[in-house]
Amino acid sequence: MNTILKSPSFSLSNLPSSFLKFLKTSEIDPVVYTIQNLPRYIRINLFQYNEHSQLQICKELEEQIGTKIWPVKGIDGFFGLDGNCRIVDCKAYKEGKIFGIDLSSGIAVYALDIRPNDHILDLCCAPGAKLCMMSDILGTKGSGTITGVDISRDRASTCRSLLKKYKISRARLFVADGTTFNVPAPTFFEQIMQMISKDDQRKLREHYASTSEEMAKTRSQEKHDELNDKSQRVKPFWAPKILRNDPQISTLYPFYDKVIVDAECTHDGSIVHILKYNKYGWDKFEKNFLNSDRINNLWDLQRNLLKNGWTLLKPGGILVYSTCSLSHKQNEDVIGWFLSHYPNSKLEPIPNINNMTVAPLKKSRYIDVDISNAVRFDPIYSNTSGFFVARIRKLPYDN
Ligand SMILES: C[S@@+](CC[C@H](N)C(=O)[O-])C[C@H]1O[C@@H](n2cnc3c(N)ncnc32)[C@H](O)[C@@H]1O
Repeated sequence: MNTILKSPSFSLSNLPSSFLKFLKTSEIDPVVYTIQNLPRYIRINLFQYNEHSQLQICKELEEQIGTKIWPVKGIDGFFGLDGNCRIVDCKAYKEGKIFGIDLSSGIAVYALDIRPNDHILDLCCAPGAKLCMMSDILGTKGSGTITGVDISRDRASTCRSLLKKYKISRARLFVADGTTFNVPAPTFFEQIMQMISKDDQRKLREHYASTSEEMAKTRSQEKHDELNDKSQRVKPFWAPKILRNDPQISTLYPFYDKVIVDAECTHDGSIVHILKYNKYGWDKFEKNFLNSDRINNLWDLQRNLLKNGWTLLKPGGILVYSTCSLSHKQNEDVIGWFLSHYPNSKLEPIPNINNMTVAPLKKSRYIDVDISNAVRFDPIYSNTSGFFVARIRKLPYDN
């Protein structure tokens, strides 16, 4: 079976003027939409399949799609294939052995440096490709869990189907606004406190009392007792048995070890997705993504998602911010703003990119802030979708 599709004919003049205007103000070169032969990527679940089985899966897949697939150097579990191939009809896809995910998204997940005991919060989780990959890396040998949050019930339903398909047993889903979500990680603050010195415990308490007033207000000791009352718990949209009855005990500080904010954005970097509107009609794209209310609110939304993710992150933990936009306002400016407002934040290098060429960063409005550790991917430089990733470490307390 050969599943190579014909791509619809496309030229830059097909793009609507509102989109070209958006590209111009965002300093995005429209040429990215004309790149030919951009590969697509898949990931094989490494936790479930050893090296031998992976090779077997690749061989079967090659036979079905009728074209070569190749391992991506230095990025475990990733394979590239012809960008026009359809994988949904393939046996390995139907059986849940592989899933489609762009390499750039994979880099964002690897930037979380997931360990078996991590409690991970994914504040914009649907449809769930990154969540699937996180679950695969987390495995089931430690005590780690994933908490996925999405504001859209429809998209959360798609995510739930993925969790079922890929038999993910350590993740729970909430339909909620990620800017205000405050369900604690399924773990206890006391455990973290035991790991640090008395002096650090005091500093930490002081730090949180001053920087997370809102949190302290809503998560007081009285609230702790209140939340132990089952009726006060936030009901997950979906959770496996082991997580469904988590008591959501509100220790004063409900930390997660890792947080990913794969923020809602204008999606302009998802080249394949954008080009589909050539077929669906650009008016739909303008309505869905380019109306001015939506764009103006996006910047606030992205900052507020970051703020809340930061509040819920454990000191010493890692927050990854990513978007599939190429617009500097949604990327460099957001990170510049964040680093200039949170003195206990430190931008760290993105791991696993030594074998890749990345696109140059754009200038941030916050010129005094060094954002050089953030990374941009685009079809021209990195042979991937357009994507932005920043990895921020939360220093134990304000210095
Ligand atoms: C870029 S997509 C996330 C993709 C996802 N991380 C993945 O890997 O499949 C952004 C998601 O953010 C969700 N979203 C938008 N506003 C939100 C909010 N205030 N709180 C939580 N999720 C939100 C959207 O419904 C959408 O599913």
